[in-house]
Amino acid sequence: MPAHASTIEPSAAGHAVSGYNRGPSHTRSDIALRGVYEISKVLAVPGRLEVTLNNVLTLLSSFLDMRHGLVTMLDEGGTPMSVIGIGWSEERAHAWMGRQPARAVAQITSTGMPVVVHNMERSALFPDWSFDGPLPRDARVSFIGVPIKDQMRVVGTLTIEQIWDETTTYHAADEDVRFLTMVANLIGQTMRLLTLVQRDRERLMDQQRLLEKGLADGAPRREGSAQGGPSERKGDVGKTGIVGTSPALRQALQQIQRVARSHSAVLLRGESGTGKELFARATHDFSPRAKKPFIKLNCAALPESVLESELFGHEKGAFTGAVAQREGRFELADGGTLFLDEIGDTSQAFQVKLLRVLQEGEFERVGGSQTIKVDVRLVCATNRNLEEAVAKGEFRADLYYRINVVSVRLPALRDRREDIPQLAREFLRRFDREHHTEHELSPSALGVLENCYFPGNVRELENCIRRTATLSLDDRIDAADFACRNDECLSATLWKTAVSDPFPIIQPRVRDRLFAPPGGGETPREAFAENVPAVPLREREADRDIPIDNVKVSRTELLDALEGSGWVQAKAARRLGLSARQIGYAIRKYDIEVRKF
Ligand SMILES: Nc1ncnc2c1ncn2[C@@H]1O[C@H](COP(=O)(O)OP(=O)(O)OP(=O)(O)O)[C@@H](O)[C@H]1O
Repeated sequence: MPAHASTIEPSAAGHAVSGYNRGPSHTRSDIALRGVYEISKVLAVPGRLEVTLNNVLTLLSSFLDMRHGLVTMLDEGGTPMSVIGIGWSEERAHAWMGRQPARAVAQITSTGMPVVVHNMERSALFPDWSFDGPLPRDARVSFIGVPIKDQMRVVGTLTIEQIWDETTTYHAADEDVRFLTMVANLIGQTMRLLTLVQRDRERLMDQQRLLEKGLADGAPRREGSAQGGPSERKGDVGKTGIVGTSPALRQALQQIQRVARSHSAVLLRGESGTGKELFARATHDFSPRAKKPFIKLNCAALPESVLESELFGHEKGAFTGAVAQREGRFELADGGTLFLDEIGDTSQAFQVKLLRVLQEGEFERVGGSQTIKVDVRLVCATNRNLEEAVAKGEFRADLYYRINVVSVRLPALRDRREDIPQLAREFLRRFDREHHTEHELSPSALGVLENCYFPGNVRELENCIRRTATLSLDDRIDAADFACRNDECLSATLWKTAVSDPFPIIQPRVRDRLFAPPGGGETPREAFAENVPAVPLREREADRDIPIDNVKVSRTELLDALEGSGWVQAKAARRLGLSARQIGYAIRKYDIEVRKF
């Protein structure tokens, strides 16, 4: 028996698509497309999961001819822990609770595949099933169930019952399976997002409690920052966690130490993986606010509505599912520093709201009327060309000036190659500490690293060291152990190419961004081209446009956006004007191996 169950009549949820025409002019695919669109909007509204799922089921019933609909959520062991259903009245809910499609749910969970039963009455999957109302002549009740997945793991099921009469075809049932699968995928993504936001918030709250406790005990300052790291003694660069002694890195660090003393907003700029978050923490730790909270929010990772309530908080009842009042990150950061990562990827509407807080130092929670004042030092980061975004009208000029009082540019790893051995040893040391191993890098291994281009910067170097250490058979890592030596390095495939035609798959603007030296002048193409194997022909041929809901995206554009977004799919999708579903579809179609860091 599930730990929690609720039912709701379709008409009671109030989310039905009014006036939607299911007449002959609409094909099933039209209906499914519209359904996915409407349901994705409901899922984007922040709220309690059960309420959101109720609304999704209700909407689903506007698009599908279904009698009942159920979402069954599973616990870690695959046992149903909560059920949300529609199509039953409250009075019948009790009887219905004992009639869960338990076998069908178990089959979907164990196989990860949809289940379609054309006549429930005759199926062994529903041994105790019987129809509970007047059934039209020659009609029977069919069942469709699809898995809800979080990546590969089945975390729930979405199941419906339909009347199957003489007008129903097997083809129509197949289309319904596809439609339900799309909806289940959206639900899975939303659950994952909600879990991540919740964990992130709990982590922040824990850290804040620790910080407050530390202050109350008079203990030396430690976890002001969100994830360990920086200094105990103010100004001690060695404890920032920032590794490297190159002039370019030292210059950036000195800038940070200088600006940290002021209250001015800081804009950290640099390619993905250059350490913007580390520098943001260092700015906080070097500042007089070091004993107050350091709160972080990645603006690109969240849908706009969630972003707003995460930043400003919300009042109880502000939207469906806002069951309690909640402080936003501006409030949590009061007296300290708020780090807004990927600020260049926010919408115009959001920029207006942010601007108001920065200008007036006050705001209201979502759904609230009380004005809240906070004292927060803002550090923002972006890897976008904000000037270009302002010129194009994508980023507000007034906000640009507000967040860009002091701008610190973080050097790409290729501009400070002398830091590579030190960084590599540090990442190897961290790996060994975690795994109780002892590795060393041979001179030939260091040679490979020093000659790599590292388009993904320090993050890619870290990833390369971890992967190589994980796979190495010996304690000593040699040149031959690296994936690039076995033609398995994704970066090599993406960025390196033949000497004769150095950049056939890289778009001009990507090339310019990657290869332009900081001060302008000639790009170091020749030096780069020496190391590089040819891009497989298959990939070049695959660079044709794939139409996705009237938007055409080429493989190169997709790779460009993914790489430029540090492989954060939500962010890349925004850049390309695609939805999360569309980018997922394009990635699968182009058979792109998604990089994880
Ligand atoms: N100088 C450095 N010393 C040690 N570790 C570093 C350094 N720079 C970056 N890193 C590590 O590289 C990884 C990526 O850094 P970080 O997340 O700060 O990059 P970022 O510039 O914020 O990337 P993005 O723009 O994609 O968010 C992290 O694991 C970070 O600890």
